[in-house]
Order: sequence, then C-alpha cells, then structure tokens
Amino acid sequence: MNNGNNNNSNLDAEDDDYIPYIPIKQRRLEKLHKYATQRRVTEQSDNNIDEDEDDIIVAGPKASVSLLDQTVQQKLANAIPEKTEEEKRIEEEKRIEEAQARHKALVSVQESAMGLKYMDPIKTSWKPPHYIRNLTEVDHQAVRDKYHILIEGEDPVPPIRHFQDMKLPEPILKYLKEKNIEKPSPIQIQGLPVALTGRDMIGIAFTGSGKTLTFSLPLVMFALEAEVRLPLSQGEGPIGMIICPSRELARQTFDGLNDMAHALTKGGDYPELRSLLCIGGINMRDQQDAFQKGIHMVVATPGRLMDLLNKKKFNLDNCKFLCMDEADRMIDMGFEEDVRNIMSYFKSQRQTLLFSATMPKKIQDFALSALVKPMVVNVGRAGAANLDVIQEVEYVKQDAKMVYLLECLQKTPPPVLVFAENKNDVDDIHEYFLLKGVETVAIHGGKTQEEREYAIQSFKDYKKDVLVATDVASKGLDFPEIKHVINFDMPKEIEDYVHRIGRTGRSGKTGVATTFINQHCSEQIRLDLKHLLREAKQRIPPFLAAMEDPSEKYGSLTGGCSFCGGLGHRINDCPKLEQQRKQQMNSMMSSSRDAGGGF
Ligand SMILES: Nc1ncnc2c1ncn2[C@@H]1O[C@H](COP(=O)(O)OP(=O)(O)OP(=O)(O)O)[C@@H](O)[C@H]1O
Repeated sequence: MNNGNNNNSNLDAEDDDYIPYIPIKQRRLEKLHKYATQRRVTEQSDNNIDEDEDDIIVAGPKASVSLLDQTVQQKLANAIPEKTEEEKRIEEEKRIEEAQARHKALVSVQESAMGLKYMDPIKTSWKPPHYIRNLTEVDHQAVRDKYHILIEGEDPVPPIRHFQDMKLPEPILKYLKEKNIEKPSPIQIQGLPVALTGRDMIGIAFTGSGKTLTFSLPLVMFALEAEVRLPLSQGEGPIGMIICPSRELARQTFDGLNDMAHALTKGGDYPELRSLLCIGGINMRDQQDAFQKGIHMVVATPGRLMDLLNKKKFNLDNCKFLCMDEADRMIDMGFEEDVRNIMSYFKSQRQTLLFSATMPKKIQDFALSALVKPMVVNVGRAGAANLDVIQEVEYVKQDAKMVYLLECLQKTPPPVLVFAENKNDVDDIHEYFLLKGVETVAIHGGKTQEEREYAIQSFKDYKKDVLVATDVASKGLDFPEIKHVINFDMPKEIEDYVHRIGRTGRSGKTGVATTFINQHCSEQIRLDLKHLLREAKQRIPPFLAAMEDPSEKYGSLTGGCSFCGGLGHRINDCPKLEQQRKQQMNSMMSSSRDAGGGF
C-alpha cells in the first residue's frame, strides 16, 4: 500500500511478522526463578541449569555469573516460595496470552505512530427514552439476567426490551413487523442501544441470533442522521462501513441495508440513503448512481475494499462507523494485514463494532486496545454452539462417505446444506448427487461470481434442495428454513464447525447437524468437539467418549483455550498457536534471508 506513510507501513508490516518475544529481563527473571527453585529442591550445583541454547544466563560455573546476579539469585532463592504445578501453568498461560496481545491492535498506522488515543466514544443524538433512563442499574441488570446477557465495560448502556422504545422511525418498525421481527432478540435488546448511542462494542452471540440487525440498523440510523444534518453530494461518503469475510455474506448484509433504506423512503418523508457493495467479481459501474450522488453506506470484503481505496474510488475521510462482521473469522482467514491497512484510511475517530458467534480472547485483545470505552455484550459463551441444533456425530470410513451421505439426505426434508473442506470434494458430491437425481447446486472459491450467485439464489428460493459448499457459505449466511446441515468432513477448527452447524436452528427454530468423523481428523479437533457436545448436552458417540480427556489432567477446562476458544485443550497445548508461531518464524527467517541478515 502506498498511503504516503511508507515508514509507518513498514513498521506495521513488522508488527505482523511479530514473534512473541519475551524480553531479556523477563527471561532472565524466569531463568533465575527456575534456577532458584532447582537449587532449593535438588541442592545441586548450578552447572546444570541451562538447557536452552539461546539462554541469556551464561551456562557454566558460578564464577562466571556476576556478583550482582549472584546476589539477585540468592535473594530469589530465599524469597520465592515454590509454586505448585497449577500456579505455574496459570502463569505460563497468562504470559502466552499477554505476549499474543501485545502489538496487535485495530488502530490506524498514523494514529499509532502519533500516539493518538481517543478517550470518549463517538456522539450520536440517540438516547434511550427517559422512562428507561430513569430505571435503576438494578432494574437494567434484572433484564440482562433474564435474557442471559453478560456485559463488560464502563458506564453500561441500558438494555431495551421493545423495538417501540428504541426511538426508531415508524417505517423501520413497520419493516421489522413485516419481516416477523416482533421483539428484539437478547443480543438486540442490549446491542442495539449500545450501538445506537455510539459506543464501541464487541458483540458475541449464537449463530442465527440476530446479530446482523444489531449492527445494520444503527448504521442506517447513523447515515440518516448525517444525511438530515447535511445531505451528501457527488463524491462524498461513505458515512459508515461494514466489512464481511465473504462476498455472499456481504451481499446479504447489503440487501438488508437497502431494504431498510427503501422502507424509509417508501414509508415516510425520509431522504434516500445509498449503499455500495464492494466485492470481487461485480462491476462497479452498475453502482454508478450511488457514486454520482454520494454514498452513505459501504458493505465490503477486505481485499476488494483495499483495492478500491488504493485506486481512490472513494475515501474514508468522513467515515465514522465501522463494523466487522465475523471479525474473528476475518482475522483467522488472513485478512489481518488488510484490516490494518484499511484502518490507515480513516481520518478521524470512528465507532467500531465487532461481531461474531465465536470470538476467542486473542481477537478481543487484538481489538480492545483500539476500542474506545467499549462494551462487550455476550449472549452465551463465545464459541458455544447454538442449542437449537441437534448435533449428531457419526464415524464414517473415508470410502463409505459418499454413499452414506446420500442416505443421510433422508433424515429430514429439504433444504439441506452439505459442507466439505475442499473444492474437489464439493465438485464430486455435486456430480454424484446430480447423477442420483438430487436437485443440487454447489459453491466454492473456484466458481465464477455468476455461478456462486445463481447457486445461492436458487437454493434460497427453494428451487434446489441441496447446496454443497466449502466454508464460504458457513459464515453468517442466512438461509431460512434449513433443516439439516451435513459436514462431509470435520473442519480443522472448532469455530468453523460452530459457524457451519449454525446455518440451521436459526431464529429459534430447531435443526439437525450431522458430522462425519474418521481417523483423518486430528485428535485435537476431536477433543474440542467432544467438549462442545458435552457443553451443549448432546450425545457423545462412543469413539469420542473413549478419548482420553485432558480435563482429568488439569481439573476443569472451563472456558477452554483462551487463544482459539477450543474447549478440549488449554493455551499451552494450542495447536493453532503453535502453527501461528511456526508461520511467523518462517516468515521472519525468509525476510531475514532476503535482507541478507543472519538470525
Ligand atoms: N428479533 C428477531 N426476531 C425474529 N427473527 C429475527 C430477529 N432478528 C433477526 N431475525 C431473523 O433471524 C435470522 C438470523 O439472523 P442473523 O442472520 O442476523 O443471525 P446472526 O446472529 O448474524 O447469525 P450468524 O452468526 O450465523 O451470522 C434472520 O433471518 C433474521 O431476519
């Protein structure tokens, strides 16, 4: 990216190659502590302290340790009581988490370079009605308790149980009614007032629980307020932006925004609000009208957005609202660098909202330092599966999967969604179903945009009974009435599993999810799955029940791994963290090689 701040960009890039570095001072102290403990326990000489090649403390006889260090060692040996295994484990976990959290933030490069930190949230003119404001915090908490809403953050905004009390324009209330959205869902009860007041927010709630409306409606209100104050003209805008990890999800969110905007112009004396969809594979000329009159809202995928910003098709000078949907998935899918770069296009403070059904602590840490007085609104454990989904896990041998898949289609009436990890499998299943006379469509990254849109639309319109897809379709897509999700294979990450099965059991309806498992899936993911099933009070099949359980080793695994959210392990054993470290190490080694430097 060339944004006039190359140095900063380089700094930023370095941040992304970040290897959790433990400062020398800390390593030394840890080493000293280890040394002191060993001395007390074994009473051995200190010749055998050092095992690591890169230790800072010099290995060898005591004579080679400085007097100062010897004094510190002696003090530590006398002062620090020996820690239990549990204490050490907790300490180690904390250290890993802190190392991960450092240098990861959702701030623009300039802001971070200038040390700029916003202290107060963005101001909107929206306020809860006085009769809600007059209630006590105890009353508000009673509402939260009733709907199992957990919040964190200073000056909490009150929850509101009825759309009618949210000061929404009449046409919006009518629109919601027409869509059979009568009462706010728990995430909306708390999330809508938070977003409408302009507060930064992390919103976590089950798949299918109405998160999209929680951020889309405030954006429409924000854009409306801005337009009423000072109408946009050509080349201006956007006022706010939603970033989604996939094209399909972006389109769905875009359609929702447009529906609300049309409801406003159709049903009342409200100005026109224009939105722009920025995704790969569509022709921007088709949206020339929005460009010409000024754009209020943008819905985009990160890559395409970067492209358009680079080409100066529009700018974010007046953009004051940013929402990242499926924020954790976006970072996991490798868009972190893009997101950072996008941040550098903002010229002033914005309201930032992050939403997902799965939000491991690493992503919360990534964001929290950049959010201003944020409120975290949480309905259910982050990463927990939707309890309206009946989860069935079956052991199916690799070569029996295709035939058994056909049999599985009989479990429920259509529509059925089948997930497979790779494109070839999707194509094979698609072909097999067509041969068997099943009305099927398929989507994956190798299909053209037209093919993808045709598949989604014909499935949504009930013209096709089965959609076979890679994970593209798992994130946030809202297909009404899906009866059954079949996982032809288990995804590599438990969050993807939660998102996949969350395509059914939406807005309070029950659905079934069947997952094929065999020896091809890793032990780690099987353990995470076992814990997830247990948490959701689902049947655990014998081959998972028989697996050795690490919770026996550690006592309780409440909350699971704080890095990836998997329930079957702790951060110390996290395979994803390990993989990330390896990647970082590789990229550092290659950049070091490129620069002709040594390690
Ligand atoms: N308060 C409500 N009452 C009834 N239905 C609702 C309500 N809010 C949203 N819906 C409907 O529920 C469905 C799921 O909502 P949505 O797509 O926002 O879920 P989500 O939480 O974003 O799920 P995911 O995590 O999969 O993205 C949509 O069809 C939406 O129209």
